[in-house]
Amino acid sequence: MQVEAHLQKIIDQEGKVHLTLIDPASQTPERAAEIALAAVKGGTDAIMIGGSTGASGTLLDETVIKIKEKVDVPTILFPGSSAGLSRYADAVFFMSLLNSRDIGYVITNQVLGAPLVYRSKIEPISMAYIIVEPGGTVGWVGDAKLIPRKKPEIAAVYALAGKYLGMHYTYLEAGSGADTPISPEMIGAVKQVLGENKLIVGGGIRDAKTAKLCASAGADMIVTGTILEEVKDVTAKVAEIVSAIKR
Ligand SMILES: CC(C)=CCC/C(C)=C/CC/C(C)=C/CC/C(C)=C/COP(=O)(O)OP(=O)(O)O
Ligand SMILES: O=P(O)(O)OC[C@@H](O)CO
Ligand SMILES: [Mg+2]
Repeated sequence: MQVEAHLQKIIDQEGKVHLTLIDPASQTPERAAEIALAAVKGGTDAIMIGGSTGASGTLLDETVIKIKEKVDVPTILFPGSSAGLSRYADAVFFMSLLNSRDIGYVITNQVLGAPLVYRSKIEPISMAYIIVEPGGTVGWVGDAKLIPRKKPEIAAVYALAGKYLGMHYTYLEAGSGADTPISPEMIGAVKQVLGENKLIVGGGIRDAKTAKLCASAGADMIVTGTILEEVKDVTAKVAEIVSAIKR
């Protein structure tokens, strides 16, 4: 499956993409697959699999395998390190954390992970990963020099540098479970310099209204993770968000 082409087609036809993030460390592989199936029933377009801590090894492999047994949408790895790769997934966000102070997150993990991607059928999707305040666990783990929430122009120049380096996607991250998601002003400023390059926004998006604000401001793809671990009716929550962002 050509995942990047598939997502582009959805953007062409439906305007926006919804991504469901599942953290293998948060539940059993069986439960992860149930959440994925419920999210697909609600209209999610792909399942992202990853976490900043503990998403590796057999637990990661089993989670990917169980999800693939239940759903037909693409599975995309969202690795916290080279250990966040699994040969069973369809694709990987092959990302560099551009605003990290730690060279490990800028290039070393990618070097260590590249051979596995080369030997497997995992499709790498190049991505600039940029962490904004408050940043959460991933901001701390990734040793990010957090972009101030109220400085859209700084996010924009990082995004531009990523685009000039050849990265197809840009991910503006506020941190998992953030109490304040990325602002519409920052999303707009980043999308303006990106042009046709794709913008993913995530962190603290919990409802249709916020998702719509982010999508209208210029996000091409909206990620939801934490809220789907919390609600009883995953299908209803995803459907609410999906219907708010798609045309
Ligand atoms: C491309 C390869 C092989 C590696 C990339 C390595 C990089 C750049 C990592 C960036 C820093 C990092 C730790 C990212 C983790 C991404 C992630 C899965 C975040 C969110 O996961 P959640 O599980 O929602 O959040 P918590 O882990 O905070 O619960
Ligand atoms: O868990 P939430 O807050 O939805 O954030 C999703 C994602 O942006 C985290 O990497
Ligand atoms: Mg987590």
